[in-house]
Amino acid sequence: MVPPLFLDVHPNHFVLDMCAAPGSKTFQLLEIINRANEPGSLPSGMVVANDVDIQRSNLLIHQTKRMCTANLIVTNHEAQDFPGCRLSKFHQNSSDVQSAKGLSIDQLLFDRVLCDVRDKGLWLSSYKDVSEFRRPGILSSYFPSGGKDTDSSESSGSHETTEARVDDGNVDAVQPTILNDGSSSVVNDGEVSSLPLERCMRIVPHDQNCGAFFIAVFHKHSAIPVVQEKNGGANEQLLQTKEESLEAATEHASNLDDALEAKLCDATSIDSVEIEASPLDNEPSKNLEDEGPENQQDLGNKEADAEKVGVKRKLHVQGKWKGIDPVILFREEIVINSIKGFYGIDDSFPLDGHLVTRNSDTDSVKRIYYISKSVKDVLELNLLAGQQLKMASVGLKMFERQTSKDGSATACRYRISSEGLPLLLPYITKQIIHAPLADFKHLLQYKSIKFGDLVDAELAEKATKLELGCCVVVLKEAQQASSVPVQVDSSAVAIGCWKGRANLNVMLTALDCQDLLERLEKRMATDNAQTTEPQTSGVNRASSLNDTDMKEESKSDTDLKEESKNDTDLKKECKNDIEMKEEETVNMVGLVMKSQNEGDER
Ligand SMILES: C[S@@+](CC[C@H](N)C(=O)[O-])C[C@H]1O[C@@H](n2cnc3c(N)ncnc32)[C@H](O)[C@@H]1O
Repeated sequence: MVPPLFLDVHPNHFVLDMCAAPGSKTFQLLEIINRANEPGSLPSGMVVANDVDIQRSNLLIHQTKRMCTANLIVTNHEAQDFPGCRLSKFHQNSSDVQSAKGLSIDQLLFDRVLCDVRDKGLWLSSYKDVSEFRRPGILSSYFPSGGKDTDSSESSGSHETTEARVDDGNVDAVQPTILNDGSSSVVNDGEVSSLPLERCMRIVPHDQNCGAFFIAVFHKHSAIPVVQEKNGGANEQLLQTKEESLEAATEHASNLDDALEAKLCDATSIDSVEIEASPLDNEPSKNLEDEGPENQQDLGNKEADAEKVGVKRKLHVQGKWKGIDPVILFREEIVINSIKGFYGIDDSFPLDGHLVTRNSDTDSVKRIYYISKSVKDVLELNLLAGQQLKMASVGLKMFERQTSKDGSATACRYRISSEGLPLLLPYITKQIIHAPLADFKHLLQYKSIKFGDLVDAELAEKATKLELGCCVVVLKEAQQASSVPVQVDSSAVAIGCWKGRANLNVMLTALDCQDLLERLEKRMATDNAQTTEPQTSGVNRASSLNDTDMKEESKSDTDLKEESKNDTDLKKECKNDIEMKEEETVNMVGLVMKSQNEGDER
């Protein structure tokens, strides 16, 4: 958890977490970019969390769900091959394309990059360990320079340490040496570094009872020269050849701009975008490596290269990465309007252009995701650059299609997902009710309550008047008036419910209900402790109301428990409503608690 703290991430930054799974550092990065945010608003920055391992990425996706963020893209690339999405590779003049499409970026650049590598078994102590085959990609300047052995024995006040390597999680001693605190010399298999390695931070197991790692912060001062050192000539030639081949290939797609224009407007046809990621977007040296030594001898063979690009293009005509659904802009006006109307979503919350799905058949879209402006910019760029990014997950799941029989009876087929609720809550003006603590807790305890059993008469009346379907129940603080739209602060708590014919049903697992109940109790205990501090010389209104609520509640708790035990009707209705719990609806809870309130659990 230490490295992200050194990155100096700001909420407006585009951050790439290159080796991100299972996502603990991604979570930290997201917290940082969301930190200064008002409830209901989004930061202008974003995080791309990348990992080559798809299964580990799934863990990451699961972990980061709790963050309820619309500012995240999860990708599956080899980090050393991460696509640059450079429009200039496809178009003569990228700025023309950019302005024509209203894009704000013409390549994917990041303000911060976190790189938490562990290379499986490969250890290169010095440049001489680098095979001929790898040399175009690994430059001598990557290694400590010099040739003399260490001068560390001269230093006074030095302490002994061990140069360590980390091999797939195992730490092996490589070469003991003496480090002077102020020294810049580090022995590395016979080479001496003139780099200020003492500025790296080493975390060693015997100090911290943890794995071994070190942290180095690199500040990029200028563009990295594409062609370097003695391999430059070959690389340059390759680069030029590739550029020419690509241009030729791009010419074949003569109607590309029109096609792309159409794709941006017509989400359903994205699949047929016809340009493949250019290997040139990455280091040219990597291209050499990718294509094997035999191809390196064919540098002048434009036809072969053009053919290669052609093959890749053909793959992309299919419009998606193998096993990964395409990301489709969702612009079905009828559906969007029905959602807006049903929940009374305020116009100040931008939906248009911010909704995506992973299903090109708009008639059977199950989930609709919300993306921030920053993610939207990246998606549009990616689309124009030929879908170079292999995206496992994008944005925040906001709406889910209700497929139960009750679902077809509602005016809106889409319910608000638990992850989406925190963001949407301040903008919802319909299908929303405020429950005092007693009723809120009963909902969590019994999962389903008849309108007549609600303690608060005003709530019961309002619940009855709701439209059949998804609704939101907000915990009303003791002093709080029921206002719509909800005035959300960092302590607001809301859950997604289903308004049935006679009941209110919580769409939440038993475990989640229990968890939320415990949190509420903890919070109340803290609130009460604070409000009974000596300086208030008496019980203030909030705590006294809380106390009253609690007393009333424990009284009615007993009644309700009795009732609920014997109430077969209730059970029946519960059963009906449980049908709504298809595969992915189990977590239908909107839990609006800002990250600081969740700090404890984490
Ligand atoms: C040390 S773990 C990352 C831990 C993560 N940063 C966190 O804080 O939860 C290293 C990760 O790098 C990934 N990885 C290994 N080689 C990679 C490569 N070439 N490109 C991208 N990811 C890679 C592994 O799949 C693994 O998930």
